[in-house]
Amino acid sequence: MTQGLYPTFRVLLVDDEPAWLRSLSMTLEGPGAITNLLPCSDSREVMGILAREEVGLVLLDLTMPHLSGEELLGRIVEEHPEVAVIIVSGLNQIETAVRCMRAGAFDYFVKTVEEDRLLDGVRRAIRMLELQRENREMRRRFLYDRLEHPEAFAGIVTHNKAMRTIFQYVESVARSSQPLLITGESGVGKELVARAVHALSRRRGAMVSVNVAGLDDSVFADTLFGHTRGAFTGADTARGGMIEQAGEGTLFLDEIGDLSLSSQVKLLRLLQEGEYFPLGSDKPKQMRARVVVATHQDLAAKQAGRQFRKDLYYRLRTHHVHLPPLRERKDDLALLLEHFLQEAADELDKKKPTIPKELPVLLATYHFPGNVRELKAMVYDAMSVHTSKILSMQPFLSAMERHGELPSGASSAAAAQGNVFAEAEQLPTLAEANEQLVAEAMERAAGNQTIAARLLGISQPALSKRLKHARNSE
Ligand SMILES: Nc1ncnc2c1ncn2[C@@H]1O[C@H](COP(=O)(O)OP(=O)(O)OP(=O)(O)O)[C@@H](O)[C@H]1O
Repeated sequence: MTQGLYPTFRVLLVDDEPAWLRSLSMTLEGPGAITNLLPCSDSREVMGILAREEVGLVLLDLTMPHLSGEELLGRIVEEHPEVAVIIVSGLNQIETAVRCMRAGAFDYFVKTVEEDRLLDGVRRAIRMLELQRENREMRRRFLYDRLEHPEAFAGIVTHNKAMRTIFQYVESVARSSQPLLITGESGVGKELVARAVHALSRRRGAMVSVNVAGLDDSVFADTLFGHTRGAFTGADTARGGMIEQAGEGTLFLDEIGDLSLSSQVKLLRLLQEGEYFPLGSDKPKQMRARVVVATHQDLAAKQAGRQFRKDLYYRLRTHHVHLPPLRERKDDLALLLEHFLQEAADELDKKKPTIPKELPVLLATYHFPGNVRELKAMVYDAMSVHTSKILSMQPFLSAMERHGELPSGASSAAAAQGNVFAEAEQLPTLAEANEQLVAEAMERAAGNQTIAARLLGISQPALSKRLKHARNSE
């Protein structure tokens, strides 16, 4: 099912005056872009509608024939506590407002209130209801450890537990209209997750991606908002921006951590007001797309250093997904290796070679600063020069050495664990410790000296010398 309606639940408008219902609908649909409306002019029908339809919010008049608004409010609160009620009444009486709020109304407006304030109140209620629903949904998914739409994640190869938990969270928030922030190091799969979010959102429009790094403020505004004819020198024709292209879909802003401070103000206003002005135009346009942003930067640190606006930061991280780097999910290495090898073999029209059993061990010693993208590039490189039946480890070793990285294996693991001798009653001698360490590294490297040397943080010839020395002294 596709849907272009917002919010996902129905908003029931109850008033005995059809003219008021029409004008309220126009306000909500027009400037408010709140489109999932259900008008009702007979108070007697309200409880039946609530039993039948998936209503989340009711905008309720107070003075009506048959059943009064206050009476209805009491029944709704009792029988449908998950439904929020906003009173929109002709009565400007403090006592009535207080009574309604005490009885459980979410908010109270008089009909003469300015349109903007009413819309703000309705948006606030929708946001609260969406968050409540997401919470319920998340609890349910985590409790049953279930993915409802695993097909949406088919492009993300993993069997890591942390990634699965992230997928469950993504399923719970994918249909929200609130922004989603995706963080994680470069090449970790942020764009893939954004695509999964879009697929799960069931939104009608497209997913439009914009890399905002390096865009100066006017290019940013032009890219997103578009312009009218003659808006600036060279604007010979009017052009819609990316927001328009996304329609009711997803606007994906990549590298958001690099957005200039002046563009941050524009983005904040867009998110707060849901509308924008194409350059050269004084007529606002509604944004109907959902905003998803990604960055490899630490936005919290940037915010603390005043390079990123605090208000925008909090707005963007209403929902937040952080993807762990590849070195923290080494259980995915073998699976990804297989996957990219098959993919590269198909693309290069070669037979998939056998993977030497030492290769995953070697890869596990590496830090992968470029994450999955780097692994993919390594595999494609290796496949492009590969000729024999067994995949050569040399291109992988060369790629790691090009990064000039010293082994991340034994030394960093020990450092992470603190003092490895802390538990030992008696210290081994230096010679014993040396011998045990070398034996353990050779064991972990499945007998491969190059890998064992990387694990120990020494060169392969140095390890070979130690092994020879150990053998001679036996
Ligand atoms: N789990 C995965 N399974 C399969 N391919 C993956 C996976 N993670 C990443 N990739 C591949 O790695 C490359 C980088 O992924 P992606 O562009 O999503 O990363 P990113 O985090 O958005 O990177 P950047 O911060 O540089 O924009 C892509 O080719 C993507 O297909």
